[in-house]
Amino acid sequence: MLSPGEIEDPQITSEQLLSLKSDLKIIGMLEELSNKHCPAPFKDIEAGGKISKCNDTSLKLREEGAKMLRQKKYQKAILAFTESIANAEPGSEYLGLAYGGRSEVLFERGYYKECLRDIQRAKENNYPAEMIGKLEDRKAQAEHNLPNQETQKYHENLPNIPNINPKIPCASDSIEIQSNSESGKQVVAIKDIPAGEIIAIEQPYVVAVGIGPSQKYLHCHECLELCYNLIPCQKCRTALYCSEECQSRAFEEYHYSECDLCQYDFIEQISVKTVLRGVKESASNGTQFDGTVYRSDRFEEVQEIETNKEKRTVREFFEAANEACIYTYFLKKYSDFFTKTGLSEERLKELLFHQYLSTSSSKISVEKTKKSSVNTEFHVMGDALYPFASLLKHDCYANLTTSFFGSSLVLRAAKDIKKGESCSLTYRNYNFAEFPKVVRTHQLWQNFHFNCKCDACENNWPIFDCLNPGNTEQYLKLVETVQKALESPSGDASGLLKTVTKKVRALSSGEPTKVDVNIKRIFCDLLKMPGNKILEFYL
Ligand SMILES: C[S@@+](CC[C@H](N)C(=O)[O-])C[C@H]1O[C@@H](n2cnc3c(N)ncnc32)[C@H](O)[C@@H]1O
Repeated sequence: MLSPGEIEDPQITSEQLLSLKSDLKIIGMLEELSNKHCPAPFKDIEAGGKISKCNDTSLKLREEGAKMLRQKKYQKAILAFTESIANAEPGSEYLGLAYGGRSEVLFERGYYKECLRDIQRAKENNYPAEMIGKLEDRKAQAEHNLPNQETQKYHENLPNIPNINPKIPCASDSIEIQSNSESGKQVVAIKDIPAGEIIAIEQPYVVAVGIGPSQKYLHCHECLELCYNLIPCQKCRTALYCSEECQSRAFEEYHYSECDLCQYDFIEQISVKTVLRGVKESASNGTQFDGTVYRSDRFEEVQEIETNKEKRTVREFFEAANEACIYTYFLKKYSDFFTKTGLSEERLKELLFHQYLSTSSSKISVEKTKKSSVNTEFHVMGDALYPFASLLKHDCYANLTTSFFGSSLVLRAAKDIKKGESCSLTYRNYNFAEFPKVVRTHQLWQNFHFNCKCDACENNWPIFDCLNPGNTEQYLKLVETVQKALESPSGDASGLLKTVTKKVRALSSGEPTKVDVNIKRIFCDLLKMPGNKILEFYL
């Protein structure tokens, strides 16, 4: 395990770096060191040149899409056609043809509304006149079938916060933000909160869709909604959106310069997006943080999130400095970011360095789930930065649970929370039942730089297999009830939730039994059910 000040590089220690007392000086020293060992560090990326949209690539992907469609591999076909759309040069018939191809897959799977939208886009984007007859036939059939389209809902409607906190608009009035010297800012219950109660519903400051094809070609890069007919950015082949509104919001907030980076094939990064949005916000003189209202849509709150600078290793400082320098270099050379914003290079480096360090320990994975019987499958669609949820402490047996509606985060009590208790999440799911204490301690220090003092750690709770069994008979009855309710098409979801909530509220504090852990897990999984669902496009 690495600790502060440990020598990793014979030439420098983190203590030496921290003694410089300014981020800019730390970045400067690391940059100097890096240049000595590796002059022109960005040469390779530059040598690759700008990776623009390319009709040849679009054509290959369209052919792949058509092949997948013939083989009835519909999900793969959608991914290939969407990538073909992203690569097609605007104004060329390749774009129209790629939309036309995707409209066929959508038609085959009964997505008539989306199919009709793609047919319209194909026509608006130079779809060859000699082939238009086929498209018109599909349009007529899709219009005919449209009233019978079955819609699978990706998630239910967002619930409401019971009593909005006047000082924290995304949270309920059952909590407040407090600060202490040991763990910094935290969220504390100021009332007793019953299991299941919503404590916050938060929109992210920014999101970054995952890099896998089924993440980036099926989800909006601005709001993470599932979308089978994404539209591309006009300039780069990376960003894709579910609607013109998301496209223009993204461009307004961060893509105005992120786009130039995407053209050098940099992946979309939360820390970079955050800084680009923050710079724009500051330039437009957004509302100032006056210490009374904590807002999730303001850069000042984002900048206050812990960076753990004094505990960082040389390697982490080096990574942050490298990110800051590389993005500053590319934005200076290949974009009009500095003329657009009036920011100095030094200030941008400072902002990127700071944001890289804080994002590494505060980003949250956005999930979708599928519940079948008592098990739940999880897929991650991307990461997001939530300024309020970022304040929550870690606990290896946390009292809050998350669910996602698109990229909106809903935080609920996972068990009864007493007035005065700290509200917590289990960071990266390092929970006591699955990971032995030695593993958790190591991972939490390495990733988040603190020593956990939660009940499970302080009292050495054993992992699941070694816990007391608890009332197994009662538990088996509950499992049967859950299974029946989930398997029946007319299952009473709210009745089931009420039953399980009662069980969770009856759990006692202290070391849980196997049954207790399982009841809490089933409860949290049920709370996720109205949120993002894993839908099988090809079924
Ligand atoms: C996502 S931030 C939480 C908000 C942070 N306390 C702040 O002031 O911005 C994560 C950081 O909070 C601190 N932290 C979180 N859980 C903790 C715990 N159980 N004990 C001590 N420190 C904790 C660690 O410094 C960790 O890297």
